[in-house]
Amino acid sequence: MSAPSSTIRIGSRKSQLALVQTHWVQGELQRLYPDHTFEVCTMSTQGDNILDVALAKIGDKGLFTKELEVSMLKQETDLAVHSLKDLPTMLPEGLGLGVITERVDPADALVVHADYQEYKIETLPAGSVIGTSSLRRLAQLRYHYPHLEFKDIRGNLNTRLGKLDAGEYDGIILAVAGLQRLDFGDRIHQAIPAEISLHAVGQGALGIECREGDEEILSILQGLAHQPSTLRCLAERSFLRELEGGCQVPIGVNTSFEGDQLTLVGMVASLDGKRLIKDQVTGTDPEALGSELAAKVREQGAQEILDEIFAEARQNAQ
Ligand SMILES: NCc1[nH]cc(CCC(=O)O)c1CC(=O)O
Repeated sequence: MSAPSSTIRIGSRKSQLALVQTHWVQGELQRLYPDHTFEVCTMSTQGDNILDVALAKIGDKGLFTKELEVSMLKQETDLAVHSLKDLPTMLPEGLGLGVITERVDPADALVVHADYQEYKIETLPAGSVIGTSSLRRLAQLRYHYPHLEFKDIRGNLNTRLGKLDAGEYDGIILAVAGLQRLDFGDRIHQAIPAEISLHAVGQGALGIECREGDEEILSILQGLAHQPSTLRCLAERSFLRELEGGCQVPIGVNTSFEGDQLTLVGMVASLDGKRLIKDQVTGTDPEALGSELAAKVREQGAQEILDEIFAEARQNAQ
C-alpha cells in the first residue's frame, strides 16, 4: 500500500508577481507528485505594507521574506517561493535554500513613455527622467549616462506603468523577468545590455526556501532543480554574501558558462555614479568564485564604497 497522500503548504506573498510565481511552482509540483496535494497560503510581509516609503532608504534585509519564514518555523507552511533576488544570502537558523529553479532572462529592461519610442537607453536626450527604485540600476546608469535625471518610483508593476504612461517619467527600468511573468513582455522597449547594467544577484530565478533537514520537502523540491541556473546563482550569492550586501546595495553581476567554466562578472558602484569597480573570475566552484571576486573588487576600493553607503543608511535610520 502506498503512503497516504499528504498536503504540502506553500507560503507566498500576495503580490501579483508572487502569486504568479507561486502558482507556477504549485502547478509544477502537482504535476511531478500527483499523490500529494499542494496548497497555497498567502500572507503580507513587512515590505508589502510600506509601499509609499522609498524602499532604498529602508535597507532592511528580509523585508519581503520574514513573515514567510516565521510561518515555516512554526510548521504552518512547508516551503516558501521567493524571487531569488529578494531572498537574503544569510537565512535564519533552521531554514535553507531548498532549490533554485531555471532562470529566465535576468536582464533589466527599459520601458518608455509613448513620446520616447524612438530612443534607446544610449540615445535618450539629456534631462530625460528615468524612474527606478534600485540603487544598483541608479548607480550604473548615472555612471554611464550622467546627463539623465533619476527619480524614485514605487508600487507594483501596474502602478509603475501607470505613472510612466501618465507622464511622470520618460522611461522606467524594470526586470525583464517580472514584466514577462506578468504578461507585459510587449512593454519591454529594450533589454539593457550587461555592459551597461549588470543585473541583481539571483534576478530572474526563483528560490524556494524550506526547513533545514526536512528531507521529504527537500527531495520533492529537487524535481524543480536546474543545475546551470543553480551554479550561476550560487556564485552570484557568494559574491554578495562576501561583500555583506543586501538587496539594496549597488552591486551587480553577470554569469555565463563556456563548457564547464563559469565566468562571474561583478561590480560595485557609488550612488553618485562617479566610481564603478568591475572585475571578473572564471572557474568551476561557485562559492570560491564569489569570494575570489569579492576579494578582487575589495582590493580596488569596493569596500570603501560600501562602507560609505552603510554609514549613510545608518544615519538615515536615526
Ligand atoms: N525588486 C522587486 C522585484 N523582485 C523580483 C522582481 C522580478 C524579477 C526577478 O524575478 O528577478 C522584481 C521587480 C523588478 O526588479 O523590476
